[in-house]
Amino acid sequence: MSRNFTIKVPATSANIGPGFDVVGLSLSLHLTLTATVPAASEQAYITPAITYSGEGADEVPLDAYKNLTTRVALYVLRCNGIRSFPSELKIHAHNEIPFGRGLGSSGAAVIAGVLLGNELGQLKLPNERLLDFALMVERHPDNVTAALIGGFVGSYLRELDEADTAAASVPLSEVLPEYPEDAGEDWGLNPPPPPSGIGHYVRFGWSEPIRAIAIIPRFELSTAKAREVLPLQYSRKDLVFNLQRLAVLTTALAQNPPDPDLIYEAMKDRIHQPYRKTLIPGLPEVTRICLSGAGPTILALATGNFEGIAEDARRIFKTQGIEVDWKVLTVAGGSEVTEH
Ligand SMILES: Nc1ncnc2c1ncn2[C@@H]1O[C@H](COP(=O)(O)OP(=O)(O)OP(=O)(O)O)[C@@H](O)[C@H]1O
Ligand SMILES: N[C@@H](CCO)C(=O)O
Repeated sequence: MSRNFTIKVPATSANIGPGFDVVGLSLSLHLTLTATVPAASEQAYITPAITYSGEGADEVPLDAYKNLTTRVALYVLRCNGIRSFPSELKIHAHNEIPFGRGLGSSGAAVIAGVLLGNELGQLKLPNERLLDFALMVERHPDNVTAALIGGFVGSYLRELDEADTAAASVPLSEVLPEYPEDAGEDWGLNPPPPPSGIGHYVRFGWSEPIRAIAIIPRFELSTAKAREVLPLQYSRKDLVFNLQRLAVLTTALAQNPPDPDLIYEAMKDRIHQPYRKTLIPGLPEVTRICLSGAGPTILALATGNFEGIAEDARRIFKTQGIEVDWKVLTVAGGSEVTEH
């Protein structure tokens, strides 16, 4: 008998001001995979057929050895002794998360891949282990952890011993190799497995009336590029500035009713936003609100006047010649896998 299942993974906004590489918030836009695994057959192996709709449809590779989600799934399978996808696997992906805008599209694709590998191999891995696989691909924990667990989540990378540090630091090109055109089933069979327990996390409370207004410029900014502009060292003053605010923010965002003045001050940042300003025209004028992930999307947390806030930001961006779209998002639950 064939198996059918759906994997639904939320968008995420990382950092939320001062929590650079530490906090993430899952949001109500989703990447949804629908998979069909035919019953085993004696026929020759047939590679997966991928179809795709929604955001990124014109650029995402549909070859299972090139697509980020299926490459991650193959990594999970191979680390667990399963050499290939099931023959004649069919996957449809529908994506609502815009690429390269700071809404965790790559984190969602990676978590979808980890969950796909877990389902295809019927591995029943616990969340902690799923996260290990995701962290071998996306090495800051904020987006992937919030995408998997859901809600407002804080995470850190555990201090590993020497051997595990080396295992967790292998180049991404070994974890997810570039499969050559003629890659057969036997190519790249033994990828480096993740050490156990790379990341730890905790879910904070979230004040129900707070919504996230995502103001999304119509241009992409890759996370890699937005990380290149950051310094390697910070002053004690700037670190303390962020630590003080982050400590307050994680509780302030759970209080009911929320205190807007406290939250406004606690969302200020000196670790990443000041350095990324030059990459996002219009941002200096709108930093009353925070950068979502690596940008260029900005996020305003509010309990009302959503349209007024978004239209103000739109006007500011327009003076810089930047068109934006905006959405009022709620905090989403974590990733879900449903068998049909
Ligand atoms: N559903 C998907 N399927 C395949 N590849 C994807 C998918 N979503 C994202 N990607 C890949 O991830 C890239 C975007 O990743 P990037 O880390 O630059 O931005 P982001 O994840 O959208 O933003 P941020 O990390 O700041 O929240 C895309 O250009 C694409 O290569
Ligand atoms: N913490 C990450 C999130 C983006 O993936 C950054 O700001 O670069």
